[in-house]
Amino acid sequence: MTITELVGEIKKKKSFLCVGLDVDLTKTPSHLLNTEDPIFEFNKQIIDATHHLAVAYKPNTAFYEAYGIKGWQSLDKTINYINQNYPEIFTIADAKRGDIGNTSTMYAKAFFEDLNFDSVTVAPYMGSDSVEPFLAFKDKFTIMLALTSNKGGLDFQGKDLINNKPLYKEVIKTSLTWNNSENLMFVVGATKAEYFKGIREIAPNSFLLVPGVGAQGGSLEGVCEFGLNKENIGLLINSSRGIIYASKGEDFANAAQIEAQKLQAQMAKILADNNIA
Ligand SMILES: O=C(O)c1cc(=O)[nH]c(=O)n1[C@@H]1O[C@H](COP(=O)(O)O)[C@@H](O)[C@H]1O
Repeated sequence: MTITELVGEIKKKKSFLCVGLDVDLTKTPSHLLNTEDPIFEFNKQIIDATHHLAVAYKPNTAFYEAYGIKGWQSLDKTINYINQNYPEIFTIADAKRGDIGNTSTMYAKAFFEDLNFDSVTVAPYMGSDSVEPFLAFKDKFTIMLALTSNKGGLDFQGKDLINNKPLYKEVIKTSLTWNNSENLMFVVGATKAEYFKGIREIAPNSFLLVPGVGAQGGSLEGVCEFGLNKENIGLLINSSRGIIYASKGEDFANAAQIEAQKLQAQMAKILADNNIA
């Protein structure tokens, strides 16, 4: 997928919502547990109920890896289901990878070629040659952790280490000089809304994946105040538990749709208020 296609989809749906597919079998409705593949069955129903309200899906691979080979098969079936039925949707493998160059290339092949995701999350800690192998893939995106939503996100990322600037700013600024940096996006937590102004000063046009609304308490309006880019929107706002576990009963997919609809309606208003869509 290209950025132009992603922006077109956002404007068409008046939504920059990403639904996080973080399936936990201990929270899955009991009537699904007897099906052949409860994780896939759960995802399929969530996707069918929300695809018109969301522009992206983000399975976090931890929730699949935890179930071994069966979990990986559920992930494979989920991405294939999205790609076959809703190819207009942007897909994110939330795997937070990154290693020495030849290893990163194999990670990139796993997520971009074998599974055919549009993007993957990576950690910047090992530097340019650990991220550039991901960036080399055309029309695929590498979403690098910048300022994360968790409390400990400031332990290192917020420290003034280089030129009296916090580490996360240096990470963003430097990475934008790397080869194929047009394929970079950044993760910035919704719980850190007050930081978006400074981030937009150094990355005005980059897409930001913003997890942390819903269960972690981040504010959509707070993020959009400075995070929204008037030309390309530049935001994908993720909610996982707040949508997929809105109900743990047989009505789970309908309840997820209602929660997704609430966020989409807020997004449509924000876009209209900014004369964007
Ligand atoms: O990379 C991520 O997606 C991520 C980065 C971050 O800073 N904070 C964060 O919560 N996430 C992920 O976003 C999702 C948030 O889930 P909920 O809190 O249930 O909406 C989880 O899959 C997290 O692993």
